[in-house]
Amino acid sequence: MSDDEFRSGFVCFVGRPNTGKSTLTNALVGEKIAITSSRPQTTRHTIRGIVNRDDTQLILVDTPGLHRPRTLLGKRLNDLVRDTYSEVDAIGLCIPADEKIGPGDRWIAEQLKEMAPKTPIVGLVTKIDKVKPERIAQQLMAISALLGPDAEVVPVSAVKGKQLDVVVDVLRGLMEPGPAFYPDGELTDEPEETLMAEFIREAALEGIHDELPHSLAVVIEEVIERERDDNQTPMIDVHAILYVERSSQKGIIIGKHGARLKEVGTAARKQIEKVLGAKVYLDLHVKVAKDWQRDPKQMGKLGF
Ligand SMILES: Nc1nc2c(ncn2[C@@H]2O[C@H](COP(=O)(O)OP(=O)(O)OP(=O)(O)O)[C@@H](O)[C@H]2O)c(=O)[nH]1
Repeated sequence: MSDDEFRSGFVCFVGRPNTGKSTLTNALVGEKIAITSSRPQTTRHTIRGIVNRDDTQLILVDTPGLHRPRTLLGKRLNDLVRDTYSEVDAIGLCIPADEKIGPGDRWIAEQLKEMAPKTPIVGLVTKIDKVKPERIAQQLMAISALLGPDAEVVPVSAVKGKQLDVVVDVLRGLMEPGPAFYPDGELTDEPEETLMAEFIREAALEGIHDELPHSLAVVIEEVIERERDDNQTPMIDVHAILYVERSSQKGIIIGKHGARLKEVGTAARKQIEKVLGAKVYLDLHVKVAKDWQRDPKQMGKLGF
């Protein structure tokens, strides 16, 4: 097997909330696809970004965080996570350089070994721009001890773009030789509606810290392209419903006289316009769907 042979395969990044998985995905792919946010556990759907290099194609599969299931939704998410881990060619375990390895990291490492014993794990020390070199060295050793002597460990800063090539090199080393799975230049195969829903969800949760993240689902009801002259920018109408569990939550999302919902709409619309390259008219409605997380029928309707 020669070293310049083309290789391709699937990778997913895992780690505690806020460890930099989405930011790393975005930096490697070079365009915003996964959703980043300052709040934990926002990535619900499997979102893929594709890294294309002359010798490599990596398909990044972003899974929702592992957590102990309490509701049906939690259980389905965990099943999805388990399937993903077994199917990918490598798992990147993200642990930030500026935080001590804790029980959460150890639990995830154990889960990975148990759920997908055959999938190789690469330790990724993220956010190295936040600490001094001595601290990076310490963290490299600690992660090496956690994962065992066979695992490679790479320090990286997604924000400063440091060591991104090394991350790709190391992951490439774990891929089988083979042609690209997706044609060059294609950055995501995530259906546009899922992306739109994620952008709306992200905007609606901005600055909210309570239990709401787990009680909000966004459904795209209708996408209609308006008739336009050839030389005009395309114009698309998007109608979406934000489902919450309680009317108090509805109030939070809508805000006083609808002010907050208006901001949410503006923020989400800008993101959607960027991705679609079109002008977007975004129509948002908030509805209460009682206990939707516990009702399989409702969950099916919401795409889980
Ligand atoms: N300084 C610095 N900050 C980073 C870096 N990578 C991520 N962050 C920050 O860390 C926070 C969390 O990053 P995310 O990429 O959203 O983390 P995540 O692991 O995807 O989080 P969840 O979706 O909640 O699981 C954000 O505020 C990022 O800006 C980095 O390389 N350097």
